[in-house]
Formats: sequence, structure tokens, C-alpha cells
Amino acid sequence: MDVLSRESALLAGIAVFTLYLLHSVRARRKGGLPPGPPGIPILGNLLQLNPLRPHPTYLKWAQKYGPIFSIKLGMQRVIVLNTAEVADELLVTRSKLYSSRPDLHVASDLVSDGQRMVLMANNRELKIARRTLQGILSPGPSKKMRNMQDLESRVLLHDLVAHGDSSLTETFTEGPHGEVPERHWFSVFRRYTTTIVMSLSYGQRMNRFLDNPDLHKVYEAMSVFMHASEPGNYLADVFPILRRLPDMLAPWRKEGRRMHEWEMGLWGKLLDECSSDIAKGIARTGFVSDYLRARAEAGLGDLPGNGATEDGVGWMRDKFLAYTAASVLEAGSDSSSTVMFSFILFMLTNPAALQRAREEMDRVIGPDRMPGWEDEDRLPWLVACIKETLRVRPPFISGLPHVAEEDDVYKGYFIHKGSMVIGNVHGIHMDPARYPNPSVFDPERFYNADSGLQWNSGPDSQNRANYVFGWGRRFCIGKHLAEASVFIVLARLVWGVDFYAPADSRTGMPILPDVKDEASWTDGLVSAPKIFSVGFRPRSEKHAEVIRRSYVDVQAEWEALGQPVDMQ
Ligand code: HEM
Repeated sequence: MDVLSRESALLAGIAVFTLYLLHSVRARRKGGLPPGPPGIPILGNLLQLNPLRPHPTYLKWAQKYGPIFSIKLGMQRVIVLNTAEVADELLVTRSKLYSSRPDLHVASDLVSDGQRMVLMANNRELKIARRTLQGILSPGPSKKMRNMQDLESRVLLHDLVAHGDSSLTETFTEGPHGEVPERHWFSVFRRYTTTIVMSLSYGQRMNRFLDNPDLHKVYEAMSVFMHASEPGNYLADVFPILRRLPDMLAPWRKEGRRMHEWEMGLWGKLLDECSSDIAKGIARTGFVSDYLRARAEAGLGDLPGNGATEDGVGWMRDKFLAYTAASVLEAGSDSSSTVMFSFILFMLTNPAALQRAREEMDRVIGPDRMPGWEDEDRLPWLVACIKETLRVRPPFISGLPHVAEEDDVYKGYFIHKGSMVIGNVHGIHMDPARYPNPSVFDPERFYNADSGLQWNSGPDSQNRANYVFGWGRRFCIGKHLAEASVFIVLARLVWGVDFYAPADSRTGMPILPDVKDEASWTDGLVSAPKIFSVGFRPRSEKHAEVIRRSYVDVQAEWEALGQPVDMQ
């Protein structure tokens, strides 16, 4: 160990011990914490769970300690909420107190320069970003994206059929951080989800999934940022005192700033290109160009820097605007495609459910046209299958952590200011009182042929079918867009495409990942199926003809809209 590392380790040790003493005295004085598994000094419960995959352990502890339990990860007190009732009470009814985020120094202050909304405390900037995005993502405005969702989902069907058996005949290996190989069928879906949010933000579509560095960069940026946010990766996140160390003793600072520069090469470049097109009088759509034009009309054409103006309006400055668009690109890409991959996996592992979905589709729609949103009410089995997919495998399976902004008391339990508070989505979805036989994939629990269709995914806390979109003031702002995408893509997939797993040459059985084995899923914030092999072909010649024709029509639409046509 060199001198610098020895000094850093010594300093860290002293800091850890001092903070540990302070925390223990405070906790003892207040008392009344929710129950929880005993930990060890300093590390608390850190060694008892995998921080990148905590949900199986959270479930075990929920079964032992009940609706609310408390653990300690190093110095960080964590309160985990395991029933819909307690999560609704704290994260919705008391949302004012529970809407901050953990203080992630490296991911937020350094990598994001404090501008990434998903990591922001419950502050003025967050309100400004949310208000701006409400303007494009609340129920009415989000419907304006339906034209793009319609056209892009037609392209997706064509791309899948063109992909055919490629993912069965080629060998693919995931990258060390779960990177998806470009030619794998996952990329066909990823192009769809990313092109939607790219059109929404910058009015530009992604017209190919192969040889498209910008598409990969969006996922790379997410991977960099998620890696930087992983609990325990940086001591400076856990021990704020270390943030005062000089640069030579704080290697994370250089690394964080380097990541920020790299990110700005993507997010900053997108904004710069948009500004320069506007300056040249080139027509651009998308919320960023609308925002820049409105800002210029307000006399604030040039507004470099971070944060927002101090006036009553609170105009976002350039970097804040670039990162708000980035939040849409990041939050809207991986999450929605994960649901699509999980749906395909659950349908293939539950062939009777898939067969029933196809029969419903044939009865209601037939082979001569593709389904649309107007058909939703008449496809209750398909919707039940999507809801059950969301319940069994929510993308953010351990929720996104909130933070208590004040001391609070719940049913006699003391919750310290600064505690991380986690809505245990998996625990709630596996609560047998709410979902009998919770580990079984059973769309029947959501099937109701007679009642009008409702997605019931919040934000109201009554009668929610699932908790995949979070809670309260941090509730997912893209829910309406996401549900519309998930529905149209999966309805059209079931309608027109026969998707199948490779068969074992000896037994003839399909080769599929074991959905109950955690090793089949990625770890980290978003838990997605790891890549698996699937082939795609049209369900009949008639379906093939509709898919072909509609792809040709879409190309004409792109030209009319001034968008690039598709490329293979
Ligand atoms: C199926 C797809 C999606 C899922 C499962 C999902 C889920 C979530 C969850 C769990 C949160 C955190 C909620 C909380 O802290 O309580 C969140 C936040 C967010 N989502 Fe989504 N999301 C999806 C799609 C989208 C889309 C399509 C967009 C944008 C177009 C989007 C934009 C955001 C943003 C900007 C935030 C941060 C909000 C904040 O921190 O205040 N999401 N999402």
C-alpha cells in the first residue's frame, strides 16, 4: 500500500468510527426504530445482503419483521416499507416529508454536476424540471406522441421479422456490465424505446439499430451513471467528511469529473446541435427546441450554466435543460424495453397464456389490420398478461430510494431525518394478502372481461394493480407514455409475430432462462432479463403482408414528416 492509500485508509477509518459513535448515541437516545435484523458495528447489515440485488433479502426480512423494517448499511439508516398500506401512508400521504433522494456525491455532484433530476433533492430545481416535463408527459399532452408510437411500432414489427432467426443461429455474449450486443434482438426493442424519447425531446428519430453509435451511447451513459450510483462504490458517498480531502487524496473526484465531461459529450452535444439548428432557422420539433424558442421569446436566448433563473418563472439554464432531456432519454429507454423483454419471457414460459392472448387477438382484431389503442378495452386478457408481467418482475424491482427530510414517527416507530426510505416493490408485489399465490405467474388475477379497462398503476393510491411507477411527488412522470408504448408494441407483437425459443435437440423442449433463478436477471437499479435467444416470423402470410405494406407506408410518412427513412 503506498503512502497516499495508507493515509486515505487511516482517515476513512477515523471518520467511520466517529460517525458510527455519533449515530449509535443518537439512535439510542431516540429509540423506537422499526424492527430489523441485527447487524455488526460499523458495517451494520452491509454484509447480509447484495446491494446490487437486495430484493430477495428484503423479501425474506419482510416476511420475518412485517410491514416495516429497519437496517443499517454502513452509516446509512434504511427503512424498508413492505405493504401497500405503509408505503402509501409514508410516500404518498406524507409525501411532503419523504420526497428527497440519497446524497450520492459522486453520481450526483460530480458525474451529473447536480443537474440530474432523478437524483435531485426535493428542491426548487426538481419542481421546475417536473413542471416542465408535465407539460409534455401528463395524460393529454403525452397522447401527441401516439403518432410516433404508431409509426415506430410498425417499424419494430418489420425489424423483428427481418431479424428472423438471427438470434438463434448466432452466438451472443453480454458485455461485462450487461451490455447488449448490437445484433441481438434486444436491440430492435431498444431502438424503439429510445427513438420515442429522442423524438419527444429533440424531434429526431433513430432510424437504425445497427451501426448507431448514438443509440449505444445513451445506454452507455446509463450504465456509467448507474455504476456511479451503486451503493458502496465510493467511500465519499458514505462518509461526507471525506469530500473535504484535497484532490490528491480523493481519486473519485477526478474520475467523477471525467465521467461528467464524457456525458456532456453526449447530452451537451444534443443541446448544442438543437440550439445551432434553431439559430440557422432549421425547423426542429421536440420539447427542447420548443423550450429554447420560448426562452428566447422571453428575452433569454443565451442562458449558459447550471440551475434555473431566480425569477418567478425559473427558466432552466443550458446544462440543466440538457440534463432534463437526458433524464427523459435515460428513464424512458431501458425501463420500457425491460418490460417488453420480460413479457416475451413470461409468455414463452407460459404457453397457455400466450395461446389465449393470440386467440383473443384473432377473435377481436383478425389478420387484416393491426390493433390500436382504441382496441384496448376489448383485449382484457392481453392487458392482464402485461399487468402480471409488471407485478412479477417490475423493472425497478427494489424501488428507487426516497429520503426522509425530517424526523417522523409512524405507529410509534421513529424514522430519523436522512433515513433512506424504500418502497419495497417486490415485497409488495409478493404480498399474499394482496396477491394470493404471489410467486405464480397468473394473469387471471387481473382479468376482468366485463369492466372497462384501467391500468391502475397510480399515482392515486387506491386499488393499484402494481407499484412499478413509484410514489408521491417522485412518481414516474413518464407513466402515460410508457404504458402507451408497452401496450401498442406488445399488442402488435402478439397480433402479428410468432416468437419462439430454440428447441433442445434431445428433448424438443424450448430452451429458456429459468425465470425463478435470479441469475437469469441483471443486477443493479433496473433488473432486466439477461439476453436470451428468440426467433421471430409472421404469424401467417396475411399478417406478413400487413406488416410489409405498413412498413412501406411508414417510409412515405417519414418523408412527409421530414424524418430520415429506416435503414438496416
Ligand atoms: C415501464 C416503464 C417505466 C417504469 C417502470 C418507470 C418507473 C419509474 C420509477 C419507479 C421512478 C421513481 C419513482 C419514485 O421514486 O417513487 C421513475 C422516475 C422517473 N421516470 Fe419513469 N418509468 C418508466 C418509464 C418512463 C418514461 C417513458 C419516462 C419519460 C418519458 C420516464 C421518466 C421518469 C423520470 C424523469 C423520473 C424521475 C422523477 C423524479 O425523480 O422526480 N419514465 N420511473
